[in-house]
Amino acid sequence: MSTILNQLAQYARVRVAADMEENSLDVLRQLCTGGAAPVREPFQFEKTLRKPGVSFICEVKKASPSKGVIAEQFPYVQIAQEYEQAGADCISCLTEPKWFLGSDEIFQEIRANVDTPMLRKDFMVDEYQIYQAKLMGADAVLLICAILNLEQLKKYLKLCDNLCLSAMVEVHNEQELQMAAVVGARIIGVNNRNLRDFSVDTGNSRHLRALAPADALFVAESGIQTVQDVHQLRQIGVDAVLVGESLMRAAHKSKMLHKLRGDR
Ligand SMILES: O=C(O)c1ccccc1NCC(=O)[C@H](O)[C@H](O)COP(=O)(O)O
Repeated sequence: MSTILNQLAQYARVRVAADMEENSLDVLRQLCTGGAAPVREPFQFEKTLRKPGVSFICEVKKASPSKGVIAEQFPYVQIAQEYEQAGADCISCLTEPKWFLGSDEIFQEIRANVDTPMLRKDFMVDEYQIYQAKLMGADAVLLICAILNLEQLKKYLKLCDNLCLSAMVEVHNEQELQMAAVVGARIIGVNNRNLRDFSVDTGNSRHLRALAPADALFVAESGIQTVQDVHQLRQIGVDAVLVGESLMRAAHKSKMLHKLRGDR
């Protein structure tokens, strides 16, 4: 596992421990079963990605480990609303606070202002975070193979199913793709970013597309900057692309989204 993922996972454990001091896992479970979570259509994220054509998951993020601060100005609700109005299929929102400068509050404020299916993008290392995501009104969570073992991955996928949350299982290489296939992941995200040196290569999606289970949804993540990138990914049959930086840096996000989609 890369050093940065180690650090992100380690800090996520610290965050979970601190959050547990306020609310135990049992409390969160009870809140979920007691109907405290915002009402959302079950598995809406997955259903949305199943529609024909390439879907766009548009990301709201202020910063990242590889790029530092990406958006000095960060009117996150306005950004999410602009994505929604421009026809984003889903929204990804970082909640990791230290490197991405995200937060649960940012996620919840956005949730209260858009209806588009939302992915809680964080470094999930404990089931506690999945209950948190449900209570925040998430439609989906990210499960990163590189920071989970097979038993955890299976357990978290089952929990997501019980909570009617979609799970996007992120892989970087053939070995992790195999892990995702073994657990029967219904959404597989291939990250094009090499987390050792932060280089991005959409060739990683192209390579792994052919090896992925045909019935799983296939999402290409990271480094998507041009309509040509999207076109190439469309040609190899990806179901969705997850786009962060190129939208976050665009002054006119709706124009950029239309451009990436190749709209006239
Ligand atoms: O982006 C990073 O620097 C990074 C480092 C370590 C773990 C994850 C990281 N990024 C998370 C993502 O997966 C991206 O935010 C997402 O795929 C969008 O990528 P991009 O369009 O290149 O901003």
